[in-house]
Amino acid sequence: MQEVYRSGFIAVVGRPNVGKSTLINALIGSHIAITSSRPETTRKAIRGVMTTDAAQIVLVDTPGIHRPRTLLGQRLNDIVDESLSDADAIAFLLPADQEIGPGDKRILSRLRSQFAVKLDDGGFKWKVPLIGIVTKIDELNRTELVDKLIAINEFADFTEIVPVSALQQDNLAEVRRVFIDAMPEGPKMYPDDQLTEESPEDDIAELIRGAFLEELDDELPHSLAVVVDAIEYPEDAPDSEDGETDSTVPGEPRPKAQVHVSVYVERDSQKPIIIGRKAEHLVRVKKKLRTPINRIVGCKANLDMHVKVAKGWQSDPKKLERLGF
Ligand SMILES: Nc1nc2c(ncn2[C@@H]2O[C@H](COP(=O)(O)OP(=O)(O)OP(=O)(O)O)[C@@H](O)[C@H]2O)c(=O)[nH]1
Repeated sequence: MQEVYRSGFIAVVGRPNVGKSTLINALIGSHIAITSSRPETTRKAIRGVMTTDAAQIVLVDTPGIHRPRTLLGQRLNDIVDESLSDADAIAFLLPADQEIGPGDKRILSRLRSQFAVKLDDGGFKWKVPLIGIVTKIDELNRTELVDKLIAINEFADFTEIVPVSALQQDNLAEVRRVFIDAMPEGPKMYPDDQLTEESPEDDIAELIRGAFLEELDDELPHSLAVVVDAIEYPEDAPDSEDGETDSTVPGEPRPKAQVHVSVYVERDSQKPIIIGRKAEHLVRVKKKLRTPINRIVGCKANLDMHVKVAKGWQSDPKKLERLGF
């Protein structure tokens, strides 16, 4: 009997900092989704595409589902709703190193209202498979892990529970297998080498935002928006033969692409925090991202960053729109 090909969408949900981006990166083997030690760095439903011989799965990474306090929070939640609505399965991530908390309960009740039917006996029947992924198992010893798995098994009626450590590449193959099994039969939707649906501008903006959040000691996650205003590619593409700025002219530096970026904060007082003493934050972020940005742009690139103030952008619909929300 011939094996069927499977394809579909999986919405990856979980409270902030549970390890969504790290898991998606580990599964796909690319660093498109940003990771940072700070919560709520994943702002868009970044889609990574995992392609194997047996299946193609579009992973929809969602911002931590949280109670909206601002218009921005509301928009983030709308993005979550959107990415959930076309899901063929849900991967609900729970951190092994923390207790099940109110955040997890809120996510569960939200998933139930959208994806489950209530049964007469008070239980729920899921319309799509609900896969429990226990993340960061490297933080626990064997006995602790067993207790954790029991607690998670009692927390919700998961179709399947898979423990994993994305950081130590432990049990990733099992996650892939369970994901593939949950997909309906279907054809490939993307070429094999496509890892993400984001544009280079979006990819770069996410990288820069993530790098700043890693860099800063202050709690600024929501006050920071990054927009790539333009990418100017050099006149002569990297392998072009002629032109004044020809990269083959001896002694002439190779022409670089220019990446123009605006980093928006909400208040004047936040500007120096972002920039740092003697522009140290800007310098470190640039240095850290040189290689990944060159790779996204396809040639050497110069990062031209300007820190700007957009007062109250999180609550201003027009500004939110301009900043890509
Ligand atoms: N020990 C351990 N830490 C992990 C693992 N996976 C992720 N982390 C760490 O957990 C933190 C958060 O990881 P992210 O992947 O950014 O989490 P996220 O859920 O995408 O976060 P948000 O975008 O804020 O929702 C980072 O410091 C990771 O290094 C793991 O398998 N083991």
